[in-house]
Amino acid sequence: MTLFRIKTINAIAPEGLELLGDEYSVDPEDNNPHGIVVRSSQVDVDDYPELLALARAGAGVNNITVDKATEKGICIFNTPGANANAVVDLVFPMIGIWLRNIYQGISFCKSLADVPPDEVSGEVESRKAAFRGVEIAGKTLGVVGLGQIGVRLANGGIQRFMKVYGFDPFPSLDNIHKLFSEVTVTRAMRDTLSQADIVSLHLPVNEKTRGMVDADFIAKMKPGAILVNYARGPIVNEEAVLAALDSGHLEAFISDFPTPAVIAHPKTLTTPHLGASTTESEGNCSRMAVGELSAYLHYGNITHSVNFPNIESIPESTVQTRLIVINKDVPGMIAFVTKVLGNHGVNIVSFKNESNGTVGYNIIDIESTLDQSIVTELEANEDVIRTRRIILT
Ligand SMILES: NC(=O)C1=CN([C@@H]2O[C@H](COP(=O)(O)OP(=O)(O)OC[C@H]3O[C@@H](n4cnc5c(N)ncnc54)[C@H](O)[C@@H]3O)[C@@H](O)[C@H]2O)C=CC1
Ligand SMILES: O=C(O)C(=O)COP(=O)(O)O
Repeated sequence: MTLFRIKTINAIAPEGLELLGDEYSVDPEDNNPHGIVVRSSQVDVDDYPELLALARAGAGVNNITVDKATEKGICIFNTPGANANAVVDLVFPMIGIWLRNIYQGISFCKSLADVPPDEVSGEVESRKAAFRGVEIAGKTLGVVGLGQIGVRLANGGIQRFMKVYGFDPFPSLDNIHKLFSEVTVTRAMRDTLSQADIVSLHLPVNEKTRGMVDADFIAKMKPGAILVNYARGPIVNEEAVLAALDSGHLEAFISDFPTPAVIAHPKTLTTPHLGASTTESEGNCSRMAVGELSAYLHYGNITHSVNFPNIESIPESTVQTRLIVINKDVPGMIAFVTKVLGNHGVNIVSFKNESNGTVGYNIIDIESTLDQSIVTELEANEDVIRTRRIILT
C-alpha cells in the first residue's frame, strides 16, 4: 500500500530510489508529493500543497525556497560530503589543464590528423615547446571555505606538495579536525588571498556571499594568481573578474558556471556544472537523500536538515501514535503541548525536543490513538507551525 508519494526532479541515481519499499510511489510527474528528491532544479515549495520534506541530493540549497519551507513546516535536507570527492577530483585536473596547456596540446594533436604519418613525430617534437607549462607542486593554494569540499581540497594540495592556506569564518570543528596539520588556517581572508597562486572557492551562495569576489577581493590576491570557482556562479562578480583578466592581475579564471562573457574570454576554462557529476557521487547523494527522507516520513527523525534541528528517536514497540509538533522556537511550547495532552488524559511514553533557534521540533510517543480534536487544539496555538500524527504498526 502506498503511504508516501515521492517526486523526483532531475536525474536521481537509482541506487537510492531502489531503497524505497512498497509504501512509496516514485514518480517524476507527481504534482502533489509528500516528499521530493532534487538536484539543481529550482523548487518553490508553494507549488506542492502536501509537501512534508525535500531532500537535495547534493550540497547547495540555493535552488530551493528554504525560508518559505521553514514557515510552512517543510523539512529540507541536503547530503553533506556525498559529492565532495567528485568536486576535488575535478578541480585539481582543471588547474593542471591550465598550468600545463593541456587543452591547447590536445587541440594541436587533433590538428595533426591529416599530416602524413611519417611527419607527425617531427611536428610533435619541433612544436611541443609552445605548450610548456608549470607544475602544481610548489605552488601555493588558497582555499576559501573549509567545509566538506574545502578540507578535502586543502588536504589534496598538501598531497600534491603544494603550500596550502585556508580561510572560513564559521569553521565546523568536525571539518577543521580533518585538516592536515600542514595546512595554515588564517584568521582573516586577506591572509589566505595574499599568499596564494591559486585561490579556490568552496562556500555557499547566500545573501552575504553573492558578489563577494569583487574588485576588492581580487585586489587582495597576488598579481598573476588563478581564480577557481566550483562553488556557485553568483559568488563571483563577473565584470570584476573579466577586468582583472584583461589587466593581467588574474592569470586565469576556471569555473563550473559558464556564461557567454566568461566562455568568450581567452583566459578562462569552464565546465558545464560538472563538479558532482560522477557515478559514485550521484549514487552517494541519492542513497543519502533517500535515507534522510524516508527516516523523516516514516518516523519524523531528522539528520542533515538545513532548516530543522537534528533529532532522532526510536519508538518503543508499544507505541501506537507518534505525534510530531513543529513550532516557532519560543518559550513555553513544551509546557503547552504537555498540558494539552495531559488535560485529555493522554499518557506520554517519550517526549523528545530539539530546537535550532528558529524551529522547535517535538517527537511525542503515545501508546494509544490520538483524537483529531486534540491535534486541532494544538494547532490553534499561533506558534505551532505544523503537526503530524504518524501511526506506527
Ligand atoms: N560544482 C558543483 O557541482 C558543486 C558545487 N558545490 C558548491 O560548493 C559549496 C560548498 O560545498 P560543501 O563544502 O559541501 O559545503 P559545506 O557546507 O560543507 O562547506 C561550506 C563552508 O563554507 C563556509 N563559508 C560560509 N560563508 C563563507 C564565507 N563568507 N567565506 C568563506 N567560507 C564561508 C562555511 O562555514 C562552511 O564551512 C556548496 O554550497 C555548493 O554551492 C557543492 C557540490 C558540488
Ligand atoms: O551539490 C551541489 O551543490 C552541486 O552543485 C551539484 O549539483 P548537481 O547535483 O550536480 O546538479
